[in-house]
Amino acid sequence: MPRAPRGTLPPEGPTCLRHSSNLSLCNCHTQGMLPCFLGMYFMCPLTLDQNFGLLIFSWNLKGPPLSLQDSMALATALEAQLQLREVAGIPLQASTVDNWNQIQNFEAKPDDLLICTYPKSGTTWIQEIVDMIEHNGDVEKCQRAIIQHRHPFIEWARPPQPSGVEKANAMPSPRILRTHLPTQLLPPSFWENNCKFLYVARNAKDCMVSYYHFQRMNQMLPDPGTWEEYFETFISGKVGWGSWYDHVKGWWEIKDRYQILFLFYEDIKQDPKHEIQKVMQFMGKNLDETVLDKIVQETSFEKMKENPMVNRSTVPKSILDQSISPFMRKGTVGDWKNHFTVAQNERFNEIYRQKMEGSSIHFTEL
Ligand SMILES: Nc1ncnc2c1ncn2[C@@H]1O[C@H](COP(=O)(O)O)[C@@H](OP(=O)(O)O)[C@H]1O
Ligand SMILES: N[C@@H](Cc1ccc(Oc2ccc(OS(=O)(=O)O)c(I)c2)c(I)c1)C(=O)O
Repeated sequence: MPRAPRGTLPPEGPTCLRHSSNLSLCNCHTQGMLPCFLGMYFMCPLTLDQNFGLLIFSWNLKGPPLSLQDSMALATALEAQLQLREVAGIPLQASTVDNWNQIQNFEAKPDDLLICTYPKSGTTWIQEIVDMIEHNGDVEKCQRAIIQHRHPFIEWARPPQPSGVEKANAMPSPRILRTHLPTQLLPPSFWENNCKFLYVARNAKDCMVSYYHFQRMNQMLPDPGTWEEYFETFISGKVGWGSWYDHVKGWWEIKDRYQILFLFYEDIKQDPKHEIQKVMQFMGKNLDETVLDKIVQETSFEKMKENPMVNRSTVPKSILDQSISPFMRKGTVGDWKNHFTVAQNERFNEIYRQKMEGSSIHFTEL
C-alpha cells in the first residue's frame, strides 16, 4: 500500500490508507462503521500493539465528513506527536514528557531490579536473559507474554492505556522493570531505596548503526534521513534518550556508589555463559550448569530471531516495518565497519576522544 513519506502530507490532505481514498471522503469514516484512524501513514490498524495504540487518534464519525481544513489540522496535531520533546535537554517521546510528574513520583521498592540501557544496546537480549534466570530456565514461563509487556518500561506512557508506572504499580514484588533514562532523569526513589540496577552498554558505533536501521523501520520515529545525515544526528545527541556519550558516562561514573552490575554487550557476545553467571549471582539466584547452558542456547541471536515473543513479529507492519529492516537485525559486534567511511571513522574517533575524556570506561570495540 502506498504511504506518504514521514513528515509530509499528501497535497489532497490525509488519506484513509485502508481504502486508499481521501479521509474526508472515505465512507468508513463518515458512516461510523469502524473505529477508524487518521490516515497519513497510519494504516487504520485494528490490532495495534498496546504500547503504540494511543499514538493514533481514533474516532467514529457519525456526522458530516471532515473538511479538508479540519483533517489537515488533525494531521498536523498527529505529526506533532511524532516529534521528540525535551526534559532537561534530553529528547523524549512527547507522551512521556506529558506524563513526567507521574514518572518522577514513581515509588520504587527496595527489592526492585531495574534494567537500564541506552537504546539499541541489547535491551531485549538482557531482558530475555533476566527472565530466563528468574524462571530457572523454564522456556514456557518466558513465553507468557511478549517481551515488551514482561518488564514495565517506566517512562512509557500512552493514555488511556496503563502507563509503565501504572503497570509497575500493579505488579507484585519482586519487580523487574526497565528504562532507557539517563541517571539524572531517573525517578529519585530508585536511589533512595538503593535498588539494584543492571546496566548494559554497547559500543557507540554499533549503537549508532543499530539505531539508524531502527529509525528506518520504526514508522513512529522521525525518518533518519541518509546515513550521512544520521551520523550527525546521533553525534549531536538529537535522538530519543539523548547523547550516547552522556548516558554511558553517567551510569559508569556512579556504578560503584550504588548496586549496579555494569555489563558490556560485547562481553555477553564473547562469553555469554560467563556474563549470564554474573547476572544470576547479582539476582541472588543459583542455577546449575545445565540450566545455564540452556539459557545460553535459548538467548542466542539465532534462537531469539525466530522467537515471536521477542522478535516483534506481533507488532503491526504499520508501526515496525520489518521488511525495511528486521528488529533482530544482525546481533553482531563491529557491523559499524560496513557503514562508516574512513573519514567518518576518523572524525568519530576524534569526537569520541573529546566527549569521553576523563572517563575510565573502555570498550573492546572502538
Ligand atoms: N540474542 C541476541 N544476541 C545478540 N544481539 C541481540 C540479541 N537480541 C537482540 N540483539 C540485538 O540488539 C539490538 C537491539 O537492541 P534493543 O533491544 O536495545 O533495541 C539489535 O542489534 P543490531 O541492530 O545491531 O542487530 C539486535 O539485533
Ligand atoms: N514521539 C512519539 C512517538 C514515538 C514512538 C516511538 C518511539 O520510539 C521508540 C519507542 C521505544 C523505544 O524503546 S524500545 O522499546 O525499542 O527499547 C525506542 I529505541 C524508540 C519514540 I522515541 C517516539 C510519542 O511521544 O508518542
